Amino acid sequence: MAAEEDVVLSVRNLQTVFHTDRETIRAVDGVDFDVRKGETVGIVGESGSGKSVTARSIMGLIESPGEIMPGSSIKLNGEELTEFDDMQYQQVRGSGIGMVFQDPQKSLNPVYTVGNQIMEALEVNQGLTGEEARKEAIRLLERVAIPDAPRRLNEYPHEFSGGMRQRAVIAMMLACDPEFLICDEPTTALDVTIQAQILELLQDLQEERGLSILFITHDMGVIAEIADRVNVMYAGEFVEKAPVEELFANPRHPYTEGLLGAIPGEQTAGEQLRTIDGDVPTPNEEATHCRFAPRCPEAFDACDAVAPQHVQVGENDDHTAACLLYPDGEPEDRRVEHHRELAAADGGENE
Ligand SMILES: Nc1ncnc2c1ncn2[C@@H]1O[C@H](COP(=O)(O)OP(=O)(O)OP(=O)(O)O)[C@@H](O)[C@H]1O
Ligand code: NI
Repeated sequence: MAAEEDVVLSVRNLQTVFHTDRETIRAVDGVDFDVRKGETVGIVGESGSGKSVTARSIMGLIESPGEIMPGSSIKLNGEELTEFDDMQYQQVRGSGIGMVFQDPQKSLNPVYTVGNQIMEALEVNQGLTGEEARKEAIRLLERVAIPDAPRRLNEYPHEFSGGMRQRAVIAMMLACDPEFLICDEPTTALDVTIQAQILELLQDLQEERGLSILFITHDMGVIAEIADRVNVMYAGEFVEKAPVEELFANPRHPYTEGLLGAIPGEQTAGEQLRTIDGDVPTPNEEATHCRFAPRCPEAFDACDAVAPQHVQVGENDDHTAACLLYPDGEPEDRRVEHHRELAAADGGENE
């Protein structure tokens, strides 16, 4: 076990809902995880599972009709972010947490040159101006491997290719010198070669700067490349958590097995890419059952009646799954009872 002081981000019982006229969407429904200094923690799951809402919750970007529910905790270096006001949060986003999204256009302003935007960030965060800022901006563009940096500094975002734009966003992020980075599908829109280069760049920067990274993707192949530990997300909940090698060698939740079956390249030639039938449901009620049961090849009656809790499924307690098939080796009625008891204890705690 890592010492507690290694933990940079600690999320407990995070619940983020969206109130609509018809229902309350429980987009993130009680997730727990830590990110330690210098490590990359992944969140993986299909579209609509709640990954981006988790990221936006941490960054303080949930707006009405969205709400982070009381009882949720997000601590950055021990400070409770859910209690921060707008000003404090702006500071966190300016220098504490860096963000890289799927669409670099969202982070870049089309009417200013790339150089202007990086120099602005350098002025705000490091007090650099004039020639000093220009030199540092060039150094950062070179660091993210943008060729011909002095010239490209004077170009506008639309003059950059998709991959180069994402590199520019990373350079801008570096200008803010954060210790924590949230990447939400940063390479999804890029072709495979560029994707690999960006992942490598992020890993190099992580090593150089001791960055902690929360990495979000729907792609198990990307997770295998970049993550140290993985949380598998489904319909607002984490269904399996494990160190990355362990997850791939010994997946235990049927949903994880389904996702792994869907990795391109894992099939023998001619075999169709296997996917899980059906879609992620929109969670709009408290989980009193397994939300994956309707799509699960191994579901049995109790799965519709008992909310599965995380139980240890590997050699160590860092590998857990929320599934009524476990704990291993117990008869079905004992397993179901075990989850029922855990759910009752957990419910009592949250009241
Ligand atoms: N502003 C909003 N208002 C209402 N519902 C929302 C809002 N933002 C997100 N949701 C809902 O929250 C759920 C989770 O969405 P989220 O964007 O986190 O999924 P995701 O896992 O990031 O998916 P993707 O892989 O497509 O990015 C979805 O059901 C979505 O419709
Ligand atoms: Ni998303």
